[in-house]
Amino acid sequence: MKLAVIPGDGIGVEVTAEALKVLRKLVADLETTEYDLGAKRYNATGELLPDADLAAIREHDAILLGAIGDPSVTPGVLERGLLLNMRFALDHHVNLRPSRLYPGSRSPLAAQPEIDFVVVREGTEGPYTGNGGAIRVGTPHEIATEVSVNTWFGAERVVRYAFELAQTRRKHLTLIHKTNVLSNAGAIWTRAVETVGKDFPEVETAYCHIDAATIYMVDDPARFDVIVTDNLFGDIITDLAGAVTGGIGMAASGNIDASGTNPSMFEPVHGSAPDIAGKGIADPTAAILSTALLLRHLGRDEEAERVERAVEADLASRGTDPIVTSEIGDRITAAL
Ligand SMILES: NC(=O)C1=CN([C@@H]2O[C@H](COP(=O)(O)OP(=O)(O)OC[C@H]3O[C@@H](n4cnc5c(N)ncnc54)[C@H](O)[C@@H]3O)[C@@H](O)[C@H]2O)C=CC1
Ligand SMILES: CC(C)CC(=O)C(=O)O
Ligand SMILES: [Mg+2]
Repeated sequence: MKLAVIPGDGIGVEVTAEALKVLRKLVADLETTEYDLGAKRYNATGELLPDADLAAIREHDAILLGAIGDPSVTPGVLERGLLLNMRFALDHHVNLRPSRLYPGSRSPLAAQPEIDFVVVREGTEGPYTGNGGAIRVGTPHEIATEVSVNTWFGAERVVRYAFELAQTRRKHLTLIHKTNVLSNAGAIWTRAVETVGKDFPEVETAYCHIDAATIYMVDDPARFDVIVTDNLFGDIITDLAGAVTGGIGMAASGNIDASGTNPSMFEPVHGSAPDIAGKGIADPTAAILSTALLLRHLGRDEEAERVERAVEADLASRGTDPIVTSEIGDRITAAL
């Protein structure tokens, strides 16, 4: 298994080290190549994602990423110039973000009967494409735009992926959008669900606006099985999903090129957390669960299940002890 590793910034470095402990124990044929991308390299050389690095990264079976972003760099420079550019260049159109409330998790909703849903977030469009600009900057007449790009091609393919996923689960798909206001984009997403849904008659569909979805995710999360949504709404709702299932340090994700042309990239949902970076207290569970997604993506289901079982066992016995990043990684690795 040829794995490109991008620890990145802040706690990305700390949690990736723990995820690698797990993979090194599980995968006998693991070959890792680390890429120095992120704030340190940018501040030293001005480089974000050089063509040579991207070309080398393409040659791997998958990518393991920590997090990108640092207070020493203007907001957006690393996030757009490195992270989003990589997602776009590798056509990571499916951003897969499962949420499950494991027994023992520290969730404000721990009394809920079951929380187990997957957000299928579109990964290459929406307002994240960089389609916008600013004029008259610094004047009282400044105008800025961030245009949300929504294509039939882009919506149809993630909606189809979401239906296929729902077909293998509880056969329920919820579209989350804001069609009452964003009616042009909303029309594409609604029609994509109606059209693709004809090929999946067993899958029941539902719709909710993004604002109401934040209510249901807290007071009735069991209603969700598979959620499909655009890039921005999916970004926001999956931080909330992490919070209700035990904390953002539990939320794993896969940036997937469902065509299989490019390597997919697996990373925790969270960012570089400058507020706790360097303290050794970041929860590495999300990064470790991201390796389970990676393994399953590469057809290594048995190893993926071993990771999930080891995490489950650790959570069941974690109690309320303070989190120590390396101790959690060591315990999960030992439990594999
Ligand atoms: N995929 C990525 O690489 C992402 C990068 N970012 C970037 O990360 C930087 C910080 O962004 P924030 O908005 O602060 O989001 P963040 O996700 O880094 O942190 C939000 C809050 O969650 C906590 N947190 C995050 N991960 C945790 C973990 N594993 N264990 C325990 N607590 C955890 C942090 O301490 C903080 O209080 C920014 O530069 C941002 O652009 C943000 C989100 C995703
Ligand atoms: C920093 C953003 C580009 C990414 C993000 O917040 C996410 O993918 O969840
Ligand atoms: Mg996010």
